[in-house]
Amino acid sequence: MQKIAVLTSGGDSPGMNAALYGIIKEAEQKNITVVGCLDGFIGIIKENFIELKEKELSKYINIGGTLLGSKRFPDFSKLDIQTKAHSILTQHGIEGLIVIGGDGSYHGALALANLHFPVIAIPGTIDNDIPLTDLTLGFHTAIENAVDAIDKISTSAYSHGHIFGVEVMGREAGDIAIWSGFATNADAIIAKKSDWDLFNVIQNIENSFEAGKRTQMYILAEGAISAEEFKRQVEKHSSFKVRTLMLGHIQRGGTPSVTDRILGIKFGQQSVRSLINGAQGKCLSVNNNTIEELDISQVLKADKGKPFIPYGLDY
Ligand SMILES: Nc1ncnc2c1ncn2[C@@H]1O[C@H](COP(=O)(O)OP(=O)(O)OP(=O)(O)O)[C@@H](O)[C@H]1O
Ligand SMILES: O=P(O)(O)OC[C@H]1O[C@](O)(CO)[C@@H](O)[C@@H]1O
Repeated sequence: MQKIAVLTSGGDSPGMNAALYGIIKEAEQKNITVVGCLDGFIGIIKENFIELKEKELSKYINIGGTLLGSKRFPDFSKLDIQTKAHSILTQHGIEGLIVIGGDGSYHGALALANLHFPVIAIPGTIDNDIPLTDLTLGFHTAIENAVDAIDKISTSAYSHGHIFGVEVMGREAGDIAIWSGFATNADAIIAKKSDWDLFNVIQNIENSFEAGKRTQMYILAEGAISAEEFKRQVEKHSSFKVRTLMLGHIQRGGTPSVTDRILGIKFGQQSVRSLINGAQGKCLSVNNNTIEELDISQVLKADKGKPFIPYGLDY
C-alpha cells in the first residue's frame, strides 16, 4: 500500500485533528503517502486532495474542529455519485480510505466498501450515538464543554432564583444530556422523548421551591424536547417563568480533552494498520479500554439502545 486518503465528515468533533496526526504518523513510518479530501465526501468528487505531512500536523493535536473541513453532502447517498467517487479515488492511485465521522458518514463509507474499495471508519461525533463503542471521538470534550457552560449559568440562576431549561446536542442519543446533567446535579434530565412529562416537571418545580430550593436546572436532550418547547409548555400550564439556553455549537468547539487527543491518535494509528492488514468495510470502536475492529454493516444494524449511562447510575 503506497497511498491512502482520509476525510472528515458530518459535524466536526474535537479530536479529529489528533486522529489525522495519528494517521500520518503511522503512515509515514510505513512509507505510505496520505492525502486529505477536503470537506468530506464532496472533496472526492471535486478532486480536492491535499498531501498531509506529520511535521505540519503535529502542531494541531490540541486544536478543535477539523483541518480538512466538513460539509454535509446528501448526494453521496446516490449510487452514481458513489461510483464516480470510487473511480476518482482509483485514478488518483489511492488504495484505501479512512472516513472519520458519525453514522451518516458510516453509510457513505459502507457504500464505497460495497463497491469494493478498501475503507475503514473512525467514530467521530460528539453525539456518542454510534452503537457498539463505549465512546465516540469528541464526546468527552463535548460533555466537558456542556458542564462548563451549565456551571457558569448556575451561579447566575442561583443569584436570581431562575428556572433554566438548557438544551444540549446529541440528536436522539441523549448521552450528552445524561453525563452533563449528572455532573452538574441538575434537577432533572430529559434525555429521551419518553422522559418528558409536563405535569411531573411542574410538580417537581413546585415541590423544590416549597422545600426551599432557590433555583431549578433542567437539562434537555435536543432529540427529546427543545428548550423553547419546554419553556412554552411549562409557562402555558403554570405561573412559572422559564429561562432557556441552547448550548449549540459551543459543545463542539475549543480544545480537545486529553481523552479525545489520545483516542484520536490511537484511532488514527490503528486505522492505518487496519488498512494495511486488508480491512474492508470495517470501523473502529473502543470497548473496555481496547480498540477493536468491527464490520460497519454490523454497527449500522445494531441498536444504540438506551443512552450510555455513566457508572450504571440511574437518572
Ligand atoms: N445513506 C447515506 N449514504 C451515503 N452517504 C451518506 C448517507 N448518509 C450520510 N452520508 C454522507 O455522510 C455525510 C455525513 O452524514 P451526517 O450529516 O448524517 O453526519 P454524521 O456522519 O452522522 O455525523 P454527525 O451526526 O456527528 O453530524 C453526509 O453529508 C453524506 O455525505
Ligand atoms: O452543525 P449542524 O449542521 O447545525 O448540525 C448540528 C447537529 O450536529 C451535531 O452536533 C453532531 O451530530 C448534532 O448534535 C446536532 O444536532
